[in-house]
Amino acid sequence: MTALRLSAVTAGYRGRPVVRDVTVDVPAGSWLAIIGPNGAGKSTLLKSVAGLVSATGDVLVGGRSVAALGHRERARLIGYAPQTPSLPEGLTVTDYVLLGRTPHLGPLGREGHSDLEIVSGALRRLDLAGLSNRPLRTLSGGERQRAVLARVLAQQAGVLLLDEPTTGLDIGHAQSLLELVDQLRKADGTTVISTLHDLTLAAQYPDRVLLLDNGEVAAVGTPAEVLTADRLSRHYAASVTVLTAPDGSLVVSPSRR
Ligand SMILES: Nc1ncnc2c1ncn2[C@@H]1O[C@H](COP(=O)(O)OP(=O)(O)OP(=O)(O)O)[C@@H](O)[C@H]1O
Repeated sequence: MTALRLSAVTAGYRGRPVVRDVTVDVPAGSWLAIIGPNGAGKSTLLKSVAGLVSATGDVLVGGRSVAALGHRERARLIGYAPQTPSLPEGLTVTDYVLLGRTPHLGPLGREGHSDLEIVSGALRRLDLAGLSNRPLRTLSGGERQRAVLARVLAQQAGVLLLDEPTTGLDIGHAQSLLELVDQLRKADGTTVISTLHDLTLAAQYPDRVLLLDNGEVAAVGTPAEVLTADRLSRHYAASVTVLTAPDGSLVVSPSRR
């Protein structure tokens, strides 16, 4: 079980900060969703946790500073699925998902039986078993997105960073994916940070939501605390209503102006 702590994280590009002074704790086994309007800095914040953009402040994974971890060790602790990954198009789905095992392989870099089992488990869980021998370039957008998530699952890291994981997925595959992530955190104590544009999904799956606006934390708390019609209307310049479904879950619905 690995907890995350972000302490005064400021991150950006070429000396220009686009995320400023973010402090938040993500307990082991919990799920934090980062929401906010386009350009608010959600992906940049996720990349700073993955150690992929220069940042000041500190990101602690299991009490250790990410900045001090080597590449391989970091990859064993943190799995990161980018929003628009560049894929090695010629690889088959299986060979691509096997890349997720790289940080676990021995000095000869050869995968063993258990690595192949983990990969076929990840393919099954993402409904990709029937596509395992297909080259990535022949997949649809949603299938490619699922292949990226299968690679991250095969990595078996204690922390999952998922940038817009449901982009391009139909409603059924989006639900299956989010249920799967939820199972992982409940069964294995995986800690999850995801960005999400779909505010109804953000209301229903994560246990906490962080609203980022213009690079700064505008609110953080449970979905019910953060996702109020007033706050969303203000920060997204949108007109929304927050409804309660018959099962008690929240639904964020746009309303015509
Ligand atoms: N590589 C880069 N170099 C320079 N500026 C960048 C780079 N990547 C992102 N930015 C800028 O940083 C700001 C935050 O971008 P980021 O992608 O983190 O926002 P976001 O909240 O994830 O947006 P979206 O919802 O549109 O995906 C934007 O103004 C963007 O133009």
